[in-house]
Amino acid sequence: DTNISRFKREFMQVNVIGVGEFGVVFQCVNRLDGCIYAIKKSKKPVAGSSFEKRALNEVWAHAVLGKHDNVVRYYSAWAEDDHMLIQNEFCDGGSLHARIQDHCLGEAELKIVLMHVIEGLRYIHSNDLVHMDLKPENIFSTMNPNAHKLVEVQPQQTKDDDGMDSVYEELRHSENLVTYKIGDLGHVTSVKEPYVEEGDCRYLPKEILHEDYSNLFKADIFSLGITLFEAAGGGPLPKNGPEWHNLRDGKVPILPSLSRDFNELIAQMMHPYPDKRPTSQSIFSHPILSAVDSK
Ligand SMILES: Cn1cc(CCO)c2c3c(c(-c4ccccc4Cl)cc21)C(=O)NC3=O
Repeated sequence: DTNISRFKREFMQVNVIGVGEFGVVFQCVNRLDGCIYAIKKSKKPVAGSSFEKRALNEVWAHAVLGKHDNVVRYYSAWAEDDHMLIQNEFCDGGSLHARIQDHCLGEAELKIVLMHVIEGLRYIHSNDLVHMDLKPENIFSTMNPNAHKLVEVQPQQTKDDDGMDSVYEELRHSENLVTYKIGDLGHVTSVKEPYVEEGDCRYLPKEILHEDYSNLFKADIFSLGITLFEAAGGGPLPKNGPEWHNLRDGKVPILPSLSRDFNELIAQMMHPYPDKRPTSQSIFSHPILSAVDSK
């Protein structure tokens, strides 16, 4: 009986995990495969409106961005009784926003956030797409079930050319306790023909507010930088006014809880000039991440 909604037919609602002007997000169990999913149900956008474009953008982005460990996975989307629904991977660890509510993150945890999110961002950027709404609410976490397993390959003793013993890096395949994933692709757009629907002004660089879309990759880098700044205790972030401008004119307060190197990296990511900000690739190979302990 196709009159019964597909949502009710195929899923059992377990929980409401989010409510906003965008709609409602449910934690659901699929009756057929028994797996848990996050399903966002929102009012069907008016045909031809910017909301429809944004809703389609989200689904197109997910379709292009397939499967990546650090991007929330998409399964299906459909329309029914004047609503549209999108079925995504359920991340059971909550959002980064929820995680930093009662305490800010230490350097070790921030390095894992940076390592995972920059890996997901590198993947999005490698498809000539930009996220355009990176912020703690849109970074989700998943607790890994077999986090305790640690496969350790004994360091190889080898003689390199000057005869000195050199020990290869220990190849540790330890599972991280938590995996961070980029979610909410509602603002994703192509760098080729950008259609920028502005995200949250607390996380946007100045050039985007001035509608300068000449370097959108670097706008994502700014948003990630100010997200780390907030997660490390630099918040709450201003929405406007002198404080908003100071953070975008290079006046970024030092975060006492972080090393000098990490403070410098965040300041670089938040640099007033987009070209001075590092690329997702250069951050990925930044020394600060090479020493990160993956346990
Ligand atoms: C508010 N909220 C809370 C959660 C659980 C976090 O542990 C959540 C999720 C998603 C989304 C979501 C965001 C944007 C579009 C579609 C969805 Cl399902 C929203 C979520 C999503 O795609 N996957 C989620 O786990």
